Amino acid sequence: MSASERSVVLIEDDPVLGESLVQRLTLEGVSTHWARTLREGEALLRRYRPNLIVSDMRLPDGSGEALLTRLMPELGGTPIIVITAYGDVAQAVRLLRAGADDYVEKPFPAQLLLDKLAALASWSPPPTPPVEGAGWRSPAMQRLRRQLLKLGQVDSTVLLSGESGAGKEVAARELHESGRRAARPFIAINCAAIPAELLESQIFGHERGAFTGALERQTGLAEQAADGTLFLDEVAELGATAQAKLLRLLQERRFTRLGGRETLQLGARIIAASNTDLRARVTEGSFREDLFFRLAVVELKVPALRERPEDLGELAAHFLSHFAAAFGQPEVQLGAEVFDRLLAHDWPGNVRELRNRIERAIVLAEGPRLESHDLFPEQQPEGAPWSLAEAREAAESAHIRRALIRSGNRLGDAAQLLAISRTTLWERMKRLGLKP
Ligand SMILES: Nc1ncnc2c1ncn2[C@@H]1O[C@H](COP(=O)(O)OP(=O)(O)OP(=O)(O)O)[C@@H](O)[C@H]1O
Repeated sequence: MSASERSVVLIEDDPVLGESLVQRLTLEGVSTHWARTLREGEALLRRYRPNLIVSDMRLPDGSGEALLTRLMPELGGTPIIVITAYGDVAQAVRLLRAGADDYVEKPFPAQLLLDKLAALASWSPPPTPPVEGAGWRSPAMQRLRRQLLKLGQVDSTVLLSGESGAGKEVAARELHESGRRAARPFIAINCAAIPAELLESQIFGHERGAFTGALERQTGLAEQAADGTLFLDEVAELGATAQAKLLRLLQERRFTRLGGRETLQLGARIIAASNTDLRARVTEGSFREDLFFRLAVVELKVPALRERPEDLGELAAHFLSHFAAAFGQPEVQLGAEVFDRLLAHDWPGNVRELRNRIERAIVLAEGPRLESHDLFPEQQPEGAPWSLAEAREAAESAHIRRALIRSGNRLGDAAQLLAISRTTLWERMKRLGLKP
C-alpha cells in the first residue's frame, strides 16, 4: 500500500498531543482527520473509512471506551489503538477484549504510536458487498419496492427517510434502476461529507478562474447527472446558503456554474434522503420549510432493520459469502444459536451494522464457524477476568490472522505486512497456537 492511501481518524482533546501527532503522522504521509470530542469523532468515523483509529479514552463529552465499544462492531475490520490513562490496566484489558487491537499508556512518545501504527496500517478495507437482491423479503420492504417501482415511471421529487444504515441509498438506486431513467447516470452526493465551502462548486461546477485554485472548468454533479438521477443524501446537514441554492435549483430547474454566465437546464430527477426528522428541523428553524415541501413531494420511509426481521437471514447469508470470498476464506457458517442472537439484537446501525459486524467477525474469529461472541464481542460474559497478558495475546493473534488473511496465507508476505521477520512470525504463531 502506498503511503498516500494511509489514513487515520484521531480522537484526542489535548491540543498539544493532538497537534504533535497530526504533524508526525502527516510527515509520514498519513492523511489524518482529528476530532477533539467524541461527537466530532463519531461524525468523522462515519464519514471516512480510515485504515486506523486512534482514540483517547477521556474526552470532554464522555468516555471513549463507551463510544468505541458501541461503534467497534460497526467499524468492520478497522484496527483500533486506544490511549489509556497511566496504570489503568483494567480498562486496557476491557478494550482489548472488546476488539481493540493495541493500546498506549499516557504519556507516550509519538514514535511509540508511529511504530504501532506502522504494524497496523497495512489494513485496507475489503470491497463493499454488492447489493444483489437480498433484503427485500419482508412485507415492509416488498411494499416499499412496489412504491419505488411506480415512482420510477414519474419524475416527482422523492424524500426518503429512515435511520442511518437502513438502506436509503439502496432504495434510491432501486428506484433509479427500475425506472425509466435506468440507462442514465445515478449521481449520489453526501451533503454531510462535503465541506460547506466546496459543496456549491461540487453540485454546480465552476468556470476556470471562478475562485483561487479553479485552474480548469469543472462540471458539477447536477450537470453530470444529465437526465438521470441526482441523489442528495443527508440533506438536513445543508447550511443556509446551500439550502437557498438548492431551493432555487428545484424551483427554476436551472443553474449556472460558479463564475459562469451560461444557464444550464437541470435534467435530472432529484431524490433526497435524511436520517433525521426533517420536519423537526423545520420546526426548530434550521431547515427551510419551502425547501422541505419542494423535496417531500412524495415521502417514503425505509424501515429499520429491527422492523423487518424476515430480511435478516438473507442479508446475513449475503454478507457472509461476500466477505468469506473477499478474505479468501473457505465457506464460513453461523453457529446454531447465532440466529436467535441476531433476531434479539436492536440493530441501531441497521444493515450497515450487520455488514460490519460480519466483516469484523470473519476477520477475527478463530474457526470457520462464527459464534455469538464473534459477532457481539462487546457483550461477552465476564467469566474469569483476563490478565493483561491474555488480552494482549488475543489481540496479537487476531492481528496476525488479519495479516494472514490479507496475504492469502503466505507467511513471507504476512511477515512483511507486520513489519517482522518470517522467523519471528513463525515463532509467534507457534506460541499463540495459530496454524498457517
Ligand atoms: N438490501 C441490501 N443489500 C445489500 N446491502 C445493503 C442492503 N441495504 C443496505 N445495504 C448496505 O448497508 C449499508 C448502508 O446502506 P445505505 O447507504 O443505503 O443506507 P442509508 O440509509 O443511506 O445510510 P445513511 O443514512 O448513513 O446514509 C451500505 O453499505 C449498503 O450497501
